[in-house]
Amino acid sequence: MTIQWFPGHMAKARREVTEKLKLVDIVMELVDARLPLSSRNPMMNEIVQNKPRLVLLNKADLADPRITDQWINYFQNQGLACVSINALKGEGLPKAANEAKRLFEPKVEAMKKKGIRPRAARAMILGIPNVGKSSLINRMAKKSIAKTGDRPGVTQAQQWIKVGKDFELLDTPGILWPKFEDPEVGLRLAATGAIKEEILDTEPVAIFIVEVMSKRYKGVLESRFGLDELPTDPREALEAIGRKRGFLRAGNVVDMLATWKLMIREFRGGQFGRISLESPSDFAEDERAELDAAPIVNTTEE
Ligand SMILES: Nc1nc2c(ncn2[C@@H]2O[C@H](COP(=O)(O)OP(=O)(O)OP(=O)(O)O)[C@@H](O)[C@H]2O)c(=O)[nH]1
Repeated sequence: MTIQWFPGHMAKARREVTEKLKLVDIVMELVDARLPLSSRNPMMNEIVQNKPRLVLLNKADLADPRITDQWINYFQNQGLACVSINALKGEGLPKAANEAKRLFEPKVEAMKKKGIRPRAARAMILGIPNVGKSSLINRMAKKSIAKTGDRPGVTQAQQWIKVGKDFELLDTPGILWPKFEDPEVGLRLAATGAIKEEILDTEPVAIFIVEVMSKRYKGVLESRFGLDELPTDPREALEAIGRKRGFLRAGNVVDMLATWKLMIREFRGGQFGRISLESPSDFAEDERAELDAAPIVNTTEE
């Protein structure tokens, strides 16, 4: 699903998230492991505030494991709990549940002190479109013995998925917008399919993929497409790839549109291996700060 975000949508999304936040103890912030800062909502810190938060680097199966480890360190150094997961296969989920439990520990202690029997920790998933929120909820729901809302006599607007005996997950995620005003972020999101390339153009997305591959994953495109040497100019590289694949039109001209689409399709399909589009060292300190917590903008207008 690709949402075109306008100020009214953003204000509504923020309101809905703020309402859900009141119901939970823990926020599970879902980001894409291949681009953790670009796939983050720019106002996440401000919206979530002091609520205990667990950053989940999803789609870790598609990301470069070496760089994913760097991201885990990066978030942990910020004092945030962070686990890499694969929501489709459930990898990393026991660890994520343990971390969530750990974050809830102070509240359990407080309840005990007051003589109250500790209840299960309540969590919600929060993230931009397409990061895998539904996949994660479905995966957790499959594992759960019962949806708590299914109990006879239980009528409530929010449904909770019981995961284990001391963890409950809100069955609808919070959806927030990405940091789409930054063209570089837009390209990264488009490359992964988080925003449709019709919104951007196909050509810059394909060029961006070639640039990333040439910079960080040298040799992968050469061996994938059987090229002796990839031209350094990305446009020429794409032309060479199209020619090699036989995407030719009348007059021996390379069909560039078909080539751009091929590049995007193969990248998204994981044909180039496990690729990360950004690493902590790609960002200057101030840029990181901006992506982590952007200044407040007025989202109250409809
Ligand atoms: N390889 C891989 N694909 C995943 C993973 N998690 C989700 N996906 C895929 O990512 C795409 C988006 O997943 P969804 O669960 O629909 O994402 P969402 O965040 O709920 O998306 P919206 O409904 O748009 O907000 C789907 O094609 C999933 O199959 C993962 O861990 N690994």
